[in-house]
Amino acid sequence: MVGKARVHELAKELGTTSKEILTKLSELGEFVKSASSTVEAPVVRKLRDAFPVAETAPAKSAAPAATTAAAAPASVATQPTAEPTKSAPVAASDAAVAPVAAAAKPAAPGPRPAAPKPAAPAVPAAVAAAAPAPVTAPVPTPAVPVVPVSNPEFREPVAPAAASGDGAAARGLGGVPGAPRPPRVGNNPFGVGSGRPAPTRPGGVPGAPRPPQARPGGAPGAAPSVRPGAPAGPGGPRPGAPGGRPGTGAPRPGGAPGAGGYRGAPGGAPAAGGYRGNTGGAPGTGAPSTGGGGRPGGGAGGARGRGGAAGAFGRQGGPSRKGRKSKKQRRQEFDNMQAPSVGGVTLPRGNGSTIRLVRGSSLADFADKIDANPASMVQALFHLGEMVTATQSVSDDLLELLGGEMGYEIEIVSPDEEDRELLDTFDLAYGENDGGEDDLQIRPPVVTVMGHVDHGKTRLLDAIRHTNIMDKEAGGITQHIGAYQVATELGGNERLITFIDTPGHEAFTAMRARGSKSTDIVVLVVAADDGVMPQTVEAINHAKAADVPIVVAINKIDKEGANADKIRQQLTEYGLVAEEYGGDTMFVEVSARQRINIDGLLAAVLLTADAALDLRANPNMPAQGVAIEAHLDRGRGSVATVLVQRGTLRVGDSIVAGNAYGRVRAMLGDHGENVYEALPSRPVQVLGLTSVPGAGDSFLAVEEDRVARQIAERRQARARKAQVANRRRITLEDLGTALAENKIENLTLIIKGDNSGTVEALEDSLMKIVVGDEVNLRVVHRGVGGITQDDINLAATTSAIVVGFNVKPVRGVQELADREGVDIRYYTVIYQAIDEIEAALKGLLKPEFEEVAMGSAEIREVFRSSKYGNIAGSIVRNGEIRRNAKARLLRNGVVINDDLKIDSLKRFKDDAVEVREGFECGIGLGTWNNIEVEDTIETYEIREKPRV
Ligand SMILES: Nc1nc2c(ncn2[C@@H]2O[C@H](COP(=O)(O)OP(=O)(O)OP(=O)(O)O)[C@@H](O)[C@H]2O)c(=O)[nH]1
Repeated sequence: MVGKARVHELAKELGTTSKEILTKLSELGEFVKSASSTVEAPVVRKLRDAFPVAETAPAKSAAPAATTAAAAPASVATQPTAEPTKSAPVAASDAAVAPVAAAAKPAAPGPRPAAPKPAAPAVPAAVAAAAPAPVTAPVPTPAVPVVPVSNPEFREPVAPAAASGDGAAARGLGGVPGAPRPPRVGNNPFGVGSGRPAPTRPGGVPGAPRPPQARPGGAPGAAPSVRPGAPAGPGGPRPGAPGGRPGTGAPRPGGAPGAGGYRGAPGGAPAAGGYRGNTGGAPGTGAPSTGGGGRPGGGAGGARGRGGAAGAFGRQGGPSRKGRKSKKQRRQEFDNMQAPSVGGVTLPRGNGSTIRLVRGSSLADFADKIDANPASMVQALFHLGEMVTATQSVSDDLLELLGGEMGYEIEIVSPDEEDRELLDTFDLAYGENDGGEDDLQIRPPVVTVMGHVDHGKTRLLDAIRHTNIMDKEAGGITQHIGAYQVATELGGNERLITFIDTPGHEAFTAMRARGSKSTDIVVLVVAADDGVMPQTVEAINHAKAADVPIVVAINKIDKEGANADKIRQQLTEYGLVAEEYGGDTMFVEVSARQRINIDGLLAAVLLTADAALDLRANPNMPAQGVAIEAHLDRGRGSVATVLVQRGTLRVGDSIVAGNAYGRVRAMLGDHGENVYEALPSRPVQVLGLTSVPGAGDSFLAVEEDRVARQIAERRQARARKAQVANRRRITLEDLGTALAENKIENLTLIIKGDNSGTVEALEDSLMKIVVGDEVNLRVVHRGVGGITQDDINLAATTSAIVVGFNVKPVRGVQELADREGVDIRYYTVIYQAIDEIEAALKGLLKPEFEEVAMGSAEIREVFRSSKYGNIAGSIVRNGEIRRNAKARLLRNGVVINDDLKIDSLKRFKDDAVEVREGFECGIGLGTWNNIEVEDTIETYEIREKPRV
């Protein structure tokens, strides 16, 4: 039996009642609750030692004796076997007959007593009784005794064992009236993992003549037979003590053979002379011992019934095989031990292997890759403080955190890579020229104009194009990105240059960074009368990061105070050394307003391009490029300005640009003219896309509409995932405290604008607003076009404010917004939007409070009243004392109580609302009576502090 002994079992074993056992335990200082409570092995031992019933043991020791007899019949004779004979019948009726029989067998003259006997496995009492009787005949009777009598249930467990066949088999071995079962692997007593051999073998009868199997030790060893064996076993609880001791030298030797140790363990082990079946173990051989332990043949002891065998086979003579685990189970257990565990959840082991996950992957995606259970990963992440569902997109950080815990190297696939992989599935590649060197043709340089605010970028582009677009700008700031191509002459050849106009305000930084990527040359505009400014430096950094050469346009040289040399000097600090100074950067002095030296600037651009760049592209391939700007036009639908970088874009081509796709319905040039073919470096407006692409999105022409649609759809799905994944979240740890302190206040926004660049810029600027940690700003949706019913519905469900930039609600939507209580804010200037939202955010902040002193009074006399408590006869020293005001009491400058209230205020006998400085009054502080003369009562007010 595996497990701990229960009190009632011990009671039975020791032939007493549970109550007595409990009493004894309590005397022994062991607290055991009830009869069904389990008792630890050491306590069992103590109990056995302490309990008088243990005395029955000697009777059982007959078993060992008998056992020994098997090997040394002579000794048998000397044993007091007769003594317990009377109990034989009783024992016979016990299911544990096996052992009994076994015990008997040895003595029996016949060599193979039990084996053939088909005694009923189920062991009905009668049968059992009958069985042993004949077999045992002479000697053995003794062993049986003791326990069974008072423990009828005790045998019960055996029945199943026997019935199970295991027992039967064993019984066969042991020589018990064996089980009729045909042998099978599982029943092979030597086999690994067949269950419950124990009860059976007990019989282990000593002399059991089963030569081959009758592993000597095995015989006596009834031990394993947990319960059944115990009683039946020759040993009984403390059986072989006498005989065994000498033999094994073990403290409770007999126990060993005793097989009988109630639980097999205690007694058995030592006797075994080797717990693990060192059967023959030296001590064991102490044959002389007449006790079971002394089993010469070595068995010394098979501490347990199978002890000997176990030893012989190098296997632990442990408990019943039922508990044995298969190799697979053990391997699994081992693996599990090695596996990382987070919060008790066992996860697969990564061993440093790399897992590629797309940004915004869910735990289910991750689990899928490593063949794990998503639920475990959810649980693990929960223990790491994050609550996410299996299918929810998870941020990069969390994926890496969890991966790290599991020993995986997580590689988040960047959007670029991901897109490359996506296109690859359609056998497409973006960014590569088809064909070889011969297919490449020179293309115009693409130039981006950058610079600090008001240094003249727009004016310069205007000068270059001879047009004036400034007047149309709301708020005077460039808000739209346009691209234009101009022609100029250099060395007698007409050359084209493409200009992209990027805005100068910081809010457009992100877009400017993208601008750099699609740009060959940057024209850095620096006002000669101003010098290098923060955004000048930023522009330099962007250009450098994109490895784009810079041409410096020193503008406004017409202005008084213009100092071009100062600019040259300043810029050397940033690595831009003018050619005149021995560097390789071309500086051109211009006046955008007066259109001075514009040609010089264009020439410098071409010269720089020729000197530093290889500007060639293959025009004979499907077009590829980048979307520079896009907006929704009421009449024309989606209008995207794209820059063709490779190939030729034609009307009728199927294109996909970011998440948008469609067929090119028409193309317009920078003068509004129709274009039918756009070669590399040509910017054109494209009509026909189903939706509005984002600024900076790449586009490519594909063979079929279907492909374009599929790519767009997959990008849309990916964008949605990434958006969800990167949504600002609060961690579990923060959540508890933040909620408890009511600190969480979200400002949720939906941004709609007239073009994607503006929407992006606005969102970027808003996300940069710092109002403190208490406020969380979240943009749940952004898009191009009028405010729709869907936007309002989303706003209503997320309690969002809708920001409309240069857009209005479509028909009927304002009414819906009013009905739903959704606030729509309209803006036409970006600053206004930022300022107002910043203010709104500040309004959302929790008010801060401060204490304002109201007045103080000194106690001059204390009037004691049984009805009102102590009244402080005071004089107001400064300010005023008001009834119901918050108050504190100070004694010698030390605050005695900070949480008082002016409960009653009297001026002479009249109630007063307030008493001013210099006047006397009677003050009652409610139930607070600890007041003394010369104490000070201060009153104060808590007021909301205005934010600055
Ligand atoms: N005197 C003089 N003024 C100029 C020159 N170039 C631009 N300006 C003036 O400088 C101011 C700003 O010019 P913009 O072209 O709007 O400057 P910007 O860099 O595009 O400004 P943002 O669009 O706000 O980034 C305007 O009033 C222009 O008239 C110039 O060469 N000489």
